[in-house]
Amino acid sequence: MSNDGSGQGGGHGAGRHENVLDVDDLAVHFQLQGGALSRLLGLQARVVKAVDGVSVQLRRGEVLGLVGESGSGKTTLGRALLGLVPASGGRITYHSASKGDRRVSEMRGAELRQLRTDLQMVFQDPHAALNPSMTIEEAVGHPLVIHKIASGRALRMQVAEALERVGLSPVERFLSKYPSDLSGGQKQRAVIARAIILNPEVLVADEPVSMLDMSVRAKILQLMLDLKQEMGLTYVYITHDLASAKYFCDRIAIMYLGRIVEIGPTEEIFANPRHPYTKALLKAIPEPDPDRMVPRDLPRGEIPDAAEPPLGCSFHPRCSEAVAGCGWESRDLRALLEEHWTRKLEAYDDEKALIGDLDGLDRPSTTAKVGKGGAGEVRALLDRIRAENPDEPLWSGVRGIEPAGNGVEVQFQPADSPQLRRAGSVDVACVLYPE
Ligand SMILES: Nc1ncnc2c1ncn2[C@@H]1O[C@H](COP(=O)(O)OP(=O)(O)OP(=O)(O)O)[C@@H](O)[C@H]1O
Repeated sequence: MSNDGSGQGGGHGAGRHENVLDVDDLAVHFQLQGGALSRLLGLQARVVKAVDGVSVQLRRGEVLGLVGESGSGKTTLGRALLGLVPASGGRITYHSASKGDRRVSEMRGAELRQLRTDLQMVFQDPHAALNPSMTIEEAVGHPLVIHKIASGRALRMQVAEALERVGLSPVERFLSKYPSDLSGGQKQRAVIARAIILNPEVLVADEPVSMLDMSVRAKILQLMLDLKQEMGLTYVYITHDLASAKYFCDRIAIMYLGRIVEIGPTEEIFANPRHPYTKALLKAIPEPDPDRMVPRDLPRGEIPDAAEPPLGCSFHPRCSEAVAGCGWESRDLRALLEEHWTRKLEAYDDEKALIGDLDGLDRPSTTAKVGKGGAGEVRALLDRIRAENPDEPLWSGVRGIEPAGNGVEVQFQPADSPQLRRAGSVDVACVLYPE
């Protein structure tokens, strides 16, 4: 398979800006509508930071993978690149091969519709992407009709050419078919034909094979690579599946809770992952040979709430390599106490009476007040819990424990969210890789 990222080929000549898209400090935040009751109670509306402070370049001719667990912001970033969701902050610049530089993040209305001729998206579910009452000829030709680019004989010729390119041939057999007459793989080929018919520069493919049978997945990915070569396309490939990204991508950006935590050449990400999250994702790839199946080693805990991500590095509560400066905070102390009581159920009643209510720890803060049974006793209990597991990294992030009222105030070392920094041939956002 040729996947050198050179982007040589038909559609778009050489000699332009080396990047097709430049993303600079992009934020996409969604305001969650609280119900009438929350408004009545004056509760603050919650904001999900689906994409937060992302800077990335899409190089002409490459396949860039966006990889991460569900909720990491891959789809939102992909949609923002095409102007399908508005940016809350930052900039997206499209260096068009023929029309100069354009600011996607500031486009509205007709300008955005026009952008569709150059930047296209292929969605996960080909069944949902095709209108069941349109023939394949109508569906694939639709972009040419709505942009008033072709009609009549010219339209039919271009549809036939696109179907031919995606391997739906002999074309006459498919023109008058409806989506329900086609297999999943054929439907996704038709969706791809519709996406390339306007001769775009960029395709953003959001899990394009994850709903297809195993047997056709590699064929569709190979088709996309062939089209990229023939038409000089550039791809963004969104997936939670690192194994397919290894096969398909030139570079991979690993996303976690709205941020890129590591980005670099595919071989380097696989051969020498730096970020503990990347390492955990790689370990979680199922081994194709069942005899060599390795145990799944997903990071501890759940993915946190994107409306209130952990302080410091968002990954620190799940990280197996966490250290003092990762951003320990009140909610981590709550999790630690609860974990301690699940192991020491017999101590729960007495200790809980000493510690008191934990709800005050739910507001993210670098100070945490606990205890109602006297400062000395509470401090001694925390010391005992610490002694049970002295290597627990949370303790290394504690700057001090001071008496406060009938309990203590635990003070954590404050930390900023780590920025992407160069480490060898990749960029990684982790305190273990300082400048
Ligand atoms: N329209 C929206 N309104 C509110 N929240 C949203 C909206 N779209 C996405 N989100 C939230 O933004 C975060 C990122 O979602 P996104 O779909 O981009 O992630 P993803 O990595 O693509 O996940 P998946 O693989 O499940 O699609 C999630 O917490 C999600 O719930």
